[in-house]
Amino acid sequence: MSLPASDRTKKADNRTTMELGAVLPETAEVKDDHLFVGGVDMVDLAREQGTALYVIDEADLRHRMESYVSSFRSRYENSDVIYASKAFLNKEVARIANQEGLCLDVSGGGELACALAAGFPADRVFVHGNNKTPQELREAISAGVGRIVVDSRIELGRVSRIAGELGVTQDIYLRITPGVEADTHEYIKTGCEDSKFGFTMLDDFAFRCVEDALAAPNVRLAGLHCHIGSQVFALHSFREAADVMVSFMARIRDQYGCAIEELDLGGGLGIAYLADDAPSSIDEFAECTTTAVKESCEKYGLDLPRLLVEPGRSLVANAGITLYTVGILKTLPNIRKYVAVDGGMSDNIRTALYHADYEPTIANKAGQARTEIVTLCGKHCESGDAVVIDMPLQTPELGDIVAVFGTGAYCYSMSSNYNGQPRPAIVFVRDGQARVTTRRETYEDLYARDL
Ligand SMILES: Cc1ncc(COP(=O)(O)O)c(C=O)c1O
Ligand SMILES: N[C@@H](CCCC[NH3+])C(=O)O
Repeated sequence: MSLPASDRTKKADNRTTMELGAVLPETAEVKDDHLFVGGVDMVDLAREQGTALYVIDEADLRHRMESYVSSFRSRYENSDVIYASKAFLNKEVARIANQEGLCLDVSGGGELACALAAGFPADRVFVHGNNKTPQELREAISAGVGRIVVDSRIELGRVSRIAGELGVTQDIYLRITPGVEADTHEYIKTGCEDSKFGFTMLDDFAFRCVEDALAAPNVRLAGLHCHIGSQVFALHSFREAADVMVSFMARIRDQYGCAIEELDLGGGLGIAYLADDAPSSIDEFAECTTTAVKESCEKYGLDLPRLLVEPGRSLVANAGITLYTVGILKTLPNIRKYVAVDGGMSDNIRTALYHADYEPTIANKAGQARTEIVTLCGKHCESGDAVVIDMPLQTPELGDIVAVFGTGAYCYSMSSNYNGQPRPAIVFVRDGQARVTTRRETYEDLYARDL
């Protein structure tokens, strides 16, 4: 695979780093032409820690967490925010989510183990996945997780059996496919009918499975869940999903005489990857979803359920940046200029997977306008290995430190050791201090499991 042909219509812009707006972490500033985040000089940090390096602006992350909780609670008292740890998980972020009063969504045994090792209370953990293994279910139920989000009829049977063997009653949700089309990349739509996730509403399948869940021993049907997709800009899709779910709850009440007490509307709020992106704010998302749930409950005569949302990207993506060092420059006349950095698809697979776009800057020239269009390619042996395709940058030179914004979500969590690349360290910065929260992998780590 090679990259899409260079977009010759793209123009370098006169924007300096600080004019990139919402893609920047909250504490970004430029002093003496250097990029600072959390009061720390990114050029010094790159020299001390080496590159590639993931950096998280802790104040930014904490503010988004606080803002999610307060935006929901101020409008809807009985609500909770669940951090979708698939976006980015290490022990430190689990500790911070706990301190900020969030619940945690884990997608399997590995994320659960990390959360528990960080001291995250099991009863505030929600377990997701379309094929949790019996072993993972056993681990989760034994740990005392708050809710298991059951994704299929087969899994309902498994949870019921394992909970029985362990002598407990497990609270569950059923994940429903609401049939709502979200306006996002094909690969990250999950609410439409043709999806591997959840119980389809087609042929009343989901409705009939509710009866099974109510009758199943050792489980309590605590609520319903849906998740329409990720990086969604159009809020009306969330409103539609909320209405579908509340009307489904009303049907359950009418048919089975039982009140579904909790409604989890998933995550999916989009973020700015480009300076010109204009996603909805956390506050607008909260206003839209809480109003939709209240109006639908009123329409169908239902008491307000406990309301949950499960954001990942919109909590952490813009708090994170990745630092790289420029190692090679190649100009192909009339084709493109390649700037090769010391990472690539191993630390950010999103560009290869979704042709994702990012805004880069040179951290040691951050006050200057970005006057060239370049492609930041990685160091891996794939032609499609790029971090940024055809984007404005200051004139690059060997040894420059490039910062790519908006990489806090789905980069570290989807990273690999392709070509024997050790994973970068993760550094949290705050108030002028940098602390390594995950150390860089070593070569020994790469073969430590080999026998
Ligand atoms: C079940 C579930 N919940 C929450 C999320 C988090 O989504 P996002 O990071 O878009 O907020 C995802 C990922 O799309 C998901 O699959
Ligand atoms: N990994 C995807 C999103 C999938 C979200 C998880 N269901 C991304 O990077 O955008």
